[in-house]
Amino acid sequence: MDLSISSPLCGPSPAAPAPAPTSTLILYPKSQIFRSFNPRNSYLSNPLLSRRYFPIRAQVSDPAVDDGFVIDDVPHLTTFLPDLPSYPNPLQNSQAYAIVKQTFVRPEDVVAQKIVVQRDSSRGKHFLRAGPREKVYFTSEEVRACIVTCGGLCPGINTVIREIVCGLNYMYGVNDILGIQGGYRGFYSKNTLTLTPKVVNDIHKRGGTFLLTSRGGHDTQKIVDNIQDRGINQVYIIGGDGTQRGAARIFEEVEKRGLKVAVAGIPKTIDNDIAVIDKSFGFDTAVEEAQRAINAAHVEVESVENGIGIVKLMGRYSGFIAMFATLASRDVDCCLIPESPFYLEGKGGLFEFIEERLKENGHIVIVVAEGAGQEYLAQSMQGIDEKDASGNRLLLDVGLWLTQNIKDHFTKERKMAINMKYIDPTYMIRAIPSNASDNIYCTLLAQSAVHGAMAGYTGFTVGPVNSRHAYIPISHVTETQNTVKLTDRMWARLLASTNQPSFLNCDESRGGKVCKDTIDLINNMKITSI
Ligand SMILES: Nc1ncnc2c1ncn2[C@@H]1O[C@H](COP(=O)(O)OP(=O)(O)O)[C@@H](O)[C@H]1O
Ligand SMILES: O=P(O)(O)OC[C@H]1O[C@](O)(COP(=O)(O)O)[C@@H](O)[C@@H]1O
Ligand SMILES: [Mg+2]
Repeated sequence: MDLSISSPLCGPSPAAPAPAPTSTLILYPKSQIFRSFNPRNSYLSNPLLSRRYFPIRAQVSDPAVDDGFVIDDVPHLTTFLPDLPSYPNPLQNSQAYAIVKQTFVRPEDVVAQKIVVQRDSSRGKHFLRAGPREKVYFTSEEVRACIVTCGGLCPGINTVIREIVCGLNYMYGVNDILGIQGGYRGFYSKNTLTLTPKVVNDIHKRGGTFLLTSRGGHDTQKIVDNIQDRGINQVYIIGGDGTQRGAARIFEEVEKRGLKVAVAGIPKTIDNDIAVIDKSFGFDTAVEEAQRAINAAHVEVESVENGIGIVKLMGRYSGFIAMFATLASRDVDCCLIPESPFYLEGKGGLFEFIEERLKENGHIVIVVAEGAGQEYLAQSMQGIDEKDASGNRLLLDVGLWLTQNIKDHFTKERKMAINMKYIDPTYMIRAIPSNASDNIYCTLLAQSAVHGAMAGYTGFTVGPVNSRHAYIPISHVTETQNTVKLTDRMWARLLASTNQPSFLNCDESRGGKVCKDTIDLINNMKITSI
C-alpha cells in the first residue's frame, strides 16, 4: 500500500512540461564550440589528452568516450599570431607565491557550467579555469596596458581599476598603464591618465569610477586606430552587456588587423544581467543598500493608518536587485519585476492584494523594479520610445505610475483614506563604495584578467562560474541576458515568503493579455530550460 502523501507544495499542478531533450548539446551548436577553439591551448598535441579535451561530439566516433564534454575555449593571441614567443611567468620567482602548492593553473583545469548533474547526464560545457599560466606572452617591459570603464555605475569599479594596476605592477612588474577617461569615446577624444599603484592607492574607498564613464561613443575603427597609435597591447574593459558587445567588436578588429593586443572584459552591472557568471560585482552591496530604503518605507507605513510604501529599485530588464532585496528584508509584502507581468484590477490583481494586506496589517510595502510593468504602462501612458546614447530604451517611471494609480483607486473608487510613501533610492544604491565581500570579489576579477592577458588570452571575459573563476569568450556572455527565471525555485521562494499573488489568474477584462503573455513566457521557459 502506498502510504506516501503528496507535499502541500505540489498543489494542483499544471500539465507536466515536455521532457527536456536528453542531449543538452543541441543547445551548443558546433559552430559556437569551434569558433574560438585553439589547439595550442587545448592540448591537442598530447594524444593522451586530445580525445578528452577536443570538442569530442564532432571528433570522436567511438560512442564509449562521447560523454558530451565540451570546452568553450577562449581565443589566444597565437590563434592569429602563431609565431609569438613565450616567456617563463615571472610569478615563479615571486615571494608571494613561493610556497604555493600549485602556482600555475594546469592547462587542463576547466570549470563546469552545469554543477547539478545526473549520473547519466552529458558532461556539458566547460570554461578555462582563470589564473596564472606557466608561460606568458608579454615581457614586463613590453606591456603598455590601458583601462576603460563604460556604462552605468556600480559599487566596486574603483577596486577593479586599483587591482588591475596593482596586479600588473606587483605581480608582473608592469610600469606602463594608461587610464582612458570617460568611456569608449575617451580613446579618441581625451588625454590619458598615467596609472601607478600610488595614484590608485585609495580609490577603492570611493564610489563611482575614477576614470569617468559614458554611454554611446563606441566607434570601433577610431578606438582600434588609437590603440595602435598609442602602442597599447593590453586593453582592460570594465562594463556591462553593452560594453562587452563593444569589447567583442574591438577584439574582432584587433584580430583582423593582426595586432598583438590582448582584450580582456571585466563584467560590471548593477542589474546582474550578464549571462554565464554567477553574480556581478557590486550586486551584494546594492542589495544591502536597498535595505535602508525598504526599512525607511516600512517604518513610515507602520506608523500611520493604511500606510502604503513603494520602493523603486534599479533593474532595467532583470529584477534581481528587487528580488534579492525583498528576500533579504522580510518587510516587503509584494515584489514586482520586469520578468513577471502584473495587473492592477480585479481578482488576483494588485489592488485586491493591497486591500487585503491593509485590512490584515494596516500597512503594506511594495518593491518595484524600474523595468516592471513597462508594457502595461506604455498602453496607458502613450509611451514615448526614447533611447539613451547607448541605444538602451529609456523607461517610463513605474514608481510614479503605480503611486498615482493606487491613490486613485483607493481614494476615488474605494473611498478609503490611505497614506502613500514613495521612495526612489535609484542612484543611491549604485553610487556607493563596494562592501568587503564585493571588494574581495573585485580583486579576484582584476587579478584573473591580468593573468589571462599576460598569458596571451584575448577576447575573453572573466567571472565566477559555480564559484570558480573562469575565462569565458566575450561573445558568449553577450549572446543572452541573465534574467530572473520564473520557473526557478528562487522566484518560488520569494512568492512563498511574501505570499503575494503570482498574477497568473486572469481573464480578458482584467489584463488578460498581460497574463497570457506570462503564461506563454513560462511555457517557453519550460521547453528551453534544462
Ligand atoms: N552592440 C554594441 N556594439 C558596440 N558598442 C556597444 C554596443 N552596445 C553598447 N555599446 C557601447 O558600450 C558602452 C556601454 O554600453 P551601455 O549599454 O551604456 O552600458 P553597459 O555596458 O553598462 O550595459 C557604450 O559606450 C556603448 O556605445
Ligand atoms: O541613468 P543612467 O546612468 O543611464 O543609468 C540607468 C540605468 O543604469 C543601470 O543602473 C545599469 O545599467 P547598465 O548596466 O546597462 O549600465 C540600470 O539599472 C538603469 O536603468
Ligand atoms: Mg546594460
